[in-house]
Amino acid sequence: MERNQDMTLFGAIEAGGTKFVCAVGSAGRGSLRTATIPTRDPQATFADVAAFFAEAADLGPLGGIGVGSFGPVRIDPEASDYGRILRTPKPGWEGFNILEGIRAFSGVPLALDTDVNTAALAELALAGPAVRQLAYVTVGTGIGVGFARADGGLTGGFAHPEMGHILVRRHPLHGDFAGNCPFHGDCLEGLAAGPALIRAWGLTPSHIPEEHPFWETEADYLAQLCMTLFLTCVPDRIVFGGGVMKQERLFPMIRARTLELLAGYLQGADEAAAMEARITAPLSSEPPGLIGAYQLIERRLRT
Ligand SMILES: Nc1ncnc2c1ncn2[C@@H]1O[C@H](COP(=O)(O)OP(=O)(O)OP(=O)(O)O)[C@@H](O)[C@H]1O
Ligand SMILES: [Zn+2]
Repeated sequence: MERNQDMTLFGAIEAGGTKFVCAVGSAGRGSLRTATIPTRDPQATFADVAAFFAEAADLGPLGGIGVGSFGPVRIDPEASDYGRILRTPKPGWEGFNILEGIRAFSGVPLALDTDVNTAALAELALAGPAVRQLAYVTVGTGIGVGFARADGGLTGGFAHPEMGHILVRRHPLHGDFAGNCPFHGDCLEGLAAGPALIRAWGLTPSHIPEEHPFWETEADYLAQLCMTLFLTCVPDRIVFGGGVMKQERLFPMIRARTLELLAGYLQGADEAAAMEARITAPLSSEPPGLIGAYQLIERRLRT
């Protein structure tokens, strides 16, 4: 008997540098069971991932597993090393193939993209028909930007975009802070990701005083990213997530600074009211990267 497609269960993994979130469910139903696994070396981490899916077998068989992974990672399904982690300072992970890690314990179909691309997929599905292209930005331990298009098209060629590492104009209040990126020093990630704010200011990220130069510098750097995004890819919406964006006060500041930087040049992104819908927090009630991982595998199996 054929299983009703709507009832099929899938696995989803949001593979992050700090934690792996594993889940069983579907894009439509959400997650029936989830587990958060601290990221250690690949062997220890995947032992726990395998144990989660073994225990979750009581929920029923899986139609496939979708993965939203930290990057840089090979996301081209045609590449011989699809799923391989590329240049990374994360100990033990460079060269490790995430999909092979899953194949070691499961024979179901797999699909993988970056965590920010799967997050963008999930947010696009919630955004409504006016949003044809969406960019998802995470500001956490690093900064990553993913894209999703309503026509299913992809952004990228030989690799996926790495916009977290763009060069930005330094804010004068940042003084001579050298930046934190192991590759580029004061690229955007080196100046504006979570570890940079700890290093530059000695702040506890969850307790930032109201009067502190962090707010102005952070909003400025993230607005520079928004300006570059609007001028290059023209996303209808930019969604910001990640640990640092728990500081909701940043949202109006980023919108206002983006308007200032664009200086009325780009029609459609030249009014405060329009900016409210163009730069937003995630709509998804589960981590968007996880919901997008279900969507990714479900979509791959349909085509
Ligand atoms: N409430 C907060 N306000 C500001 N910054 C925060 C807050 N909570 C966490 N952070 C910062 O966010 C960063 C962690 O981000 P996040 O939780 O998105 O994890 P991540 O490392 O991006 O996730 P992953 O597990 O996918 O690697 C840390 O640098 C932390 O200092
Ligand atoms: Zn960098």
